[in-house]
Amino acid sequence: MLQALAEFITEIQPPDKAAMAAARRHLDQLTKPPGSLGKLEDIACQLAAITGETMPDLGKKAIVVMAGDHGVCEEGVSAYPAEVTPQMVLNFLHGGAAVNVLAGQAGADVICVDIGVNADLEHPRLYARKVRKGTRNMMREAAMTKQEAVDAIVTGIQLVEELTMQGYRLFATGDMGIGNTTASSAVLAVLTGADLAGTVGRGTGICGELLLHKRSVIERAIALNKPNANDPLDVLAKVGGLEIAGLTGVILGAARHRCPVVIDGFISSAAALVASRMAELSTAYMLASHLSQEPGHAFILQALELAPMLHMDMRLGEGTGAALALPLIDASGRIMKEMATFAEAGISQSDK
Ligand SMILES: Cc1cc2ncn([C@H]3O[C@H](COP(=O)(O)O)[C@@H](O)[C@H]3O)c2cc1C
Ligand SMILES: O=C(O)c1cccnc1
Repeated sequence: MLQALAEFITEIQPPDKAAMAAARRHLDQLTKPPGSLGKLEDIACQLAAITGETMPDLGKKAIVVMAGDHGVCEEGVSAYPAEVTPQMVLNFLHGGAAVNVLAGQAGADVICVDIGVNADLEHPRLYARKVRKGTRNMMREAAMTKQEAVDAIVTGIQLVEELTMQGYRLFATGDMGIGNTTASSAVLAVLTGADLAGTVGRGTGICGELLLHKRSVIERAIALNKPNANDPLDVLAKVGGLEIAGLTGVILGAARHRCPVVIDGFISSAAALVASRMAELSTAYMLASHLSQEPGHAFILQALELAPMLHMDMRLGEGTGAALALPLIDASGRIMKEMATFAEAGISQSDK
């Protein structure tokens, strides 16, 4: 499996600079001063670089929500009990969660994946891809073996492959896993060297003493497991999570298929950071949807050199921020395809 992962990674191509330049030339012929549509223009150029086409048809949109449980919940690091993870999975499948509503508005499908939920779940629309029932408690031992982490990553890569065969060409990430802000903070701290005092946040809403306790659990988990900061797989396995690993796979898989991948909030960005450390080229395929209120999120986006499209004071995950950004991506595509050029509209160009 490790060999298979290494091979998938070598298949990721650099972005297409010629297609990007062609998109910029086209934008500069449209009836507006050059650059006046700001980030909408940058998105159009990035989509061209990603797909290799000036005006790509992005096909169907998938918000892949990876769900997994966390052994570290035993330490009391979340405001909610672990059983909320399977309960929310059923909510996704019944269409009642925030991401279902926002995906519906954006014309995207929610692909709900059980990659590591600590319960037996069955539903006709569930993608049942369980690697194991939750991670181990990282404060006592490594959360996963390297093999389990690789299996979860490869599951994400293979799911993207399957979805591209069904016509999906635009991917967005989402997560569900009580305790996963603890794992994401640990991954962030090890990979960037950032100080936990500024990067551990309230997650579902803990505060005061409990927040200090959460920070100390992460500190102790890192001290015990000693993840190697230069080995992203080691970090993911020891202090990460199954859904984080699955999302790393979704991101690498999207890059491998030259598809854009819209990154949601803190947890998805931790997965993106791991993906970028495994395959630097994958960063070119990422679009950061929003800035989460979880304080560590800004650190990750800075490390990835990604600018978030939206500032909505959200801190939910599930893919909600990514879903909100999808209409902006559609808008940039429509600008490319539907606006008139100066020549077509008979409008005079700048004489300066
Ligand atoms: C009802 C509910 C729905 C959610 N949807 C996403 N999360 C988010 O909160 C969890 C992370 O926060 P922590 O690390 O503090 O547990 C994740 O499941 C994340 O997806 C939810 C949390 C709850 C309670
Ligand atoms: O930004 C996120 O992804 C997030 C933040 C807090 C809790 N759950 C998810």
